[in-house]
Amino acid sequence: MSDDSVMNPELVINHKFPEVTHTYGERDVALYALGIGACAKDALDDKELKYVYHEDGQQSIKVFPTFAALFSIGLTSQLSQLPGFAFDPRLLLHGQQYIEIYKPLPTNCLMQNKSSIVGLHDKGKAAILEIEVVSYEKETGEPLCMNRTTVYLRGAVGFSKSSQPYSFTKYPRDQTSSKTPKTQPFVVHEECTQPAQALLYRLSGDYNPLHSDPKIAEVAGFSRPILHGLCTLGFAVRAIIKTICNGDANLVKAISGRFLLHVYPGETLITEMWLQGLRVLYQTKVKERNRAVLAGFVDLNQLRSSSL
Ligand SMILES: CCC/C=C/C(=O)SCCNC(=O)CCNC(=O)[C@H](O)C(C)(C)COP(=O)([O-])OP(=O)([O-])OC[C@H]1O[C@@H](n2cnc3c(N)ncnc32)[C@H](O)[C@@H]1OP(=O)([O-])[O-]
Repeated sequence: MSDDSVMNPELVINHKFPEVTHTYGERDVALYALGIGACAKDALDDKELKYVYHEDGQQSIKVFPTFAALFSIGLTSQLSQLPGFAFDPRLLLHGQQYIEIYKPLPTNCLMQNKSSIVGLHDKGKAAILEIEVVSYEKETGEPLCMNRTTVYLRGAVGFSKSSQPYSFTKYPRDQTSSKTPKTQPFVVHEECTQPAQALLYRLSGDYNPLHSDPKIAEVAGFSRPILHGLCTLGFAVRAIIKTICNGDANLVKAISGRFLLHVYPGETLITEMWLQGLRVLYQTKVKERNRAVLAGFVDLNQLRSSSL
């Protein structure tokens, strides 16, 4: 008999998720783009209007690459049903996100998602769980993108059976790591989030009350609801596409981000960027608190000479 209040790592890492189908359309795509601040400062912005409106009609609205991260959200909200996995969902934080884009995402799609556990680590004061979701176009079977989501579970502790902390990984560790340079950034982009940013962003599918309910936010240790990590990531990648990619989102091949600190909706985000070959290293800071909140990289297929 299993005890639901105790973590059973072997049960967790051997769990097989059923394949699920997921569908989205142009309304989801446009709502998401507004949620990550597209056109918030300028409704005529020619580098961003294409993500919310297109003169050729709804079917031609372009999909922002970080929209891909939404395909992993449904799974994280079901973690409380994962066998052998004991944690307090109110203390869950998004730790990292890694996304690979295999082809530009279509405006409408019926897709098949295959998910698996690719990491579980005992960090003493927290557990870290990593889930990979590969998304395929259902009709053609072609792969569209891959998401690897790292969740940081405060208080889920003590499941190592030996003196070595439990650590299971199924992918190359150096794939997502990056170091923020100490040199002057190549470009800096500043943008305000709106006080209602999380209330708008949640409509894209992450309804965790941590982002909307003051009482739940307090239980989780915050003075008020915090912004979704993926919303902050969307702001950072938008800054990179706008400045370094000259608005061309199709240049983006892979995205990696580690959430270092929470963001309160309404705070100002400053994204610093460094170019290393085809890799853009970036760090996002909250201006009001002068603290780094997100760091990572974006890999590009090529560089546009007009943006350099
Ligand atoms: C998912 C869907 C739900 C969405 C929810 C949200 O959006 S929530 C809103 C968005 N999310 C947020 O707002 C979260 C913002 N981030 C935070 O508040 C903090 O970074 C923290 C509480 C996650 C960890 O802080 P801390 O002081 O407790 O940590 P520490 O420095 O003492 O390191 C302990 C160990 O953990 C490792 N490790 C550390 N950080 C990360 C990470 N991010 N990622 C992965 N791993 C991480 C670190 O390497 C170390 O291991 P090592 O090296 O010893 O083997």
